[in-house]
Amino acid sequence: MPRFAANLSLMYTEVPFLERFALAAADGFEGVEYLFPYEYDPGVLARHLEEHALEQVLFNAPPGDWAAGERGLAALPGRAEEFRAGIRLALDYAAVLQAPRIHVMAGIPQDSDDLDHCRDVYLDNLAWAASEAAQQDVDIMIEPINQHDMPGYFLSLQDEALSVCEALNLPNLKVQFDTYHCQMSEGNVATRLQAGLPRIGHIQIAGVPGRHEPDIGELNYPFLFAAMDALGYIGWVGCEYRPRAETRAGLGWLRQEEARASRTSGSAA
Ligand SMILES: O=C(O)C(=O)[C@@H](O)CO
Ligand SMILES: [Mg+2]
Repeated sequence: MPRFAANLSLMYTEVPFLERFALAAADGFEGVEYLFPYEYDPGVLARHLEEHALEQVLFNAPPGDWAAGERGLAALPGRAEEFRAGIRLALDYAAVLQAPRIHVMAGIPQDSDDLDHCRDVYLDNLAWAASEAAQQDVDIMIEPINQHDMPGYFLSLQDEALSVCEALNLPNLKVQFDTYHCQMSEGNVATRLQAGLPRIGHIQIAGVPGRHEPDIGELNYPFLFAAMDALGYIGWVGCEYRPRAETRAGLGWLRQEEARASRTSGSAA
């Protein structure tokens, strides 16, 4: 069975952010991820992780001016200095939180931007970020995000993410494969997982449509979890979904997955 991490930006929103660590641990999660830690002192976050025996699995680098609609800087011309300052800050947090990976968002280029130039900027910035991150054993993640939810986002297809990783060929630059975005953009999720796996460093899940629990909907998660096992994926799976109601009440899918995994390991014994 994959190791599941609770995404504390989307789950447990029935309580304030710092209280979500305790609820996630009580529900059996051993890891957490969230979008942005920067409004909190990293020491406070580290204490919450320690108190609840949780691993910090992933968080995002600063995305630019989120409130103004920015969604990352990595592919945006003329923003390299701000990009680098953001990566340095994220790495400072990663050191305190002992986080092994950081998601670096590409951004939404302006209509006037030349997309070939944006790709060059993206490759330069990612190469710089990966080299800085390598010094503290951190992986840099890039994630294709669907155009319905984030119109104009620079990176939306799995093959594009793989081609960026292949072009740079750096051991700590990896793909964050979000099955929700993949299904929304292009489908063929299991095949794309298999094709991407050597370069996939993190997986995220949600039901489609609606981005709720991975239970009902277009994606057959019991099949996909078994496929992850069969493909030898040993990384984390982030639960990046918005619960339909109370978070705990929607965890039936996880209990079913635990039962599937224990049946499988029982039959293998
Ligand atoms: O939206 C997603 O999916 C993510 O993983 C975030 O990190 C970016 O918004
Ligand atoms: Mg995601």
